[in-house]
Amino acid sequence: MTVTETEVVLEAEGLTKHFPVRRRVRDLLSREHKVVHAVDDIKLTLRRGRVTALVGESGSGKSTVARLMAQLYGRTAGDIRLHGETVTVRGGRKFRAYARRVQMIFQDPFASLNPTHTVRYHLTRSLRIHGREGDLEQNLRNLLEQVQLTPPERYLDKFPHELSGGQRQRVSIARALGADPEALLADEPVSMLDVSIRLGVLNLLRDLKERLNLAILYITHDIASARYFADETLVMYAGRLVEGGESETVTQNPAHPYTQLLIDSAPDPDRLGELSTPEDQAGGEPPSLIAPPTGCRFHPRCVHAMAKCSTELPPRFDLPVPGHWAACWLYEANPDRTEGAAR
Ligand SMILES: Nc1ncnc2c1ncn2[C@@H]1O[C@H](COP(=O)(O)OP(=O)(O)OP(=O)(O)O)[C@@H](O)[C@H]1O
Repeated sequence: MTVTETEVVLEAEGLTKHFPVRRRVRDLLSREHKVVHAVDDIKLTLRRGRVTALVGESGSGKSTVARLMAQLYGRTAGDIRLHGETVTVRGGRKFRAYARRVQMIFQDPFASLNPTHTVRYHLTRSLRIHGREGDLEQNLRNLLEQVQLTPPERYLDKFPHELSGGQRQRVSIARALGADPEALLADEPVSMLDVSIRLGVLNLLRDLKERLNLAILYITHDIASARYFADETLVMYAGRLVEGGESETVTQNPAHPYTQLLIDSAPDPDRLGELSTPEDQAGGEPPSLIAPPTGCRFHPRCVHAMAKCSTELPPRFDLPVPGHWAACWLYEANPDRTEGAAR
């Protein structure tokens, strides 16, 4: 199935988030208001039954994108559309209505579950908030079965500290499913888990995507896992998207020099259990987002940088494989360069 074939659930266009920098006393008289350019002009589309990976190193703005899409942060500019309708919510009833359809899963399942409450409490609360209590006992069982915590009775009255990291993340996923959402925003859902259980949780998410026809945003610093798990992959660098397309194409035939750097420094995808840490990845330093480089933000680290790269922001250039694009001046005149020529 190609990128364009299934129904669009959630999309962002021109999505931008600048965080104000707290001013020091000596700056108070200055007129300058510094900001962190965390996310700039992001365009992404989540479709039913598809996983879209957002890949980039630490600090590139991935979590901020997820929080914007979840409406946990207000945006500086841009549009977020749910089934084509612009949505802007800040708390209250509107937020609940949105959260019923778009749920987020966080990186640290220990921090996101309240240690003083049982699994039963967490899941009951989710079902109640979203008006899906119905036959409560049956629904609780169904949720645990959906995340393969069986038999459910063994888990319902456990506290978070009585569960393994993988089981806790499954409970977090079950809690998200309590809303019966259409989209899941998963922010590094396996990076805090033991390597031996990461694949199991990714396989569960894939299974849920297929059975419940969910649209999933999968945020990760690990491009090898994106190839394994995601249908589409978007690569983010210093707050901007630099490449996108079907995961197989982006990971097997990367066009942007930054994607190539990520892949060259990633572990072998066949050894998914050994996912690297963000610190292991990519040579050189990411730039300051308070004063990001002009032109292409990657140019100070890029071995192919040309004069124009430091002054002009590259637009998206379409590449030979349908749906594959790169925001890189190397492809301005010659999209066929993807055949390894930029390496
Ligand atoms: N609330 C905030 N106030 C100010 N700056 C912020 C805030 N949240 C994030 N930032 C900055 O925005 C940039 C992007 O951060 P973000 O957490 O989105 O990146 P990330 O790619 O998810 O990184 P990681 O993988 O380490 O979580 C960083 O420079 C970060 O310091």
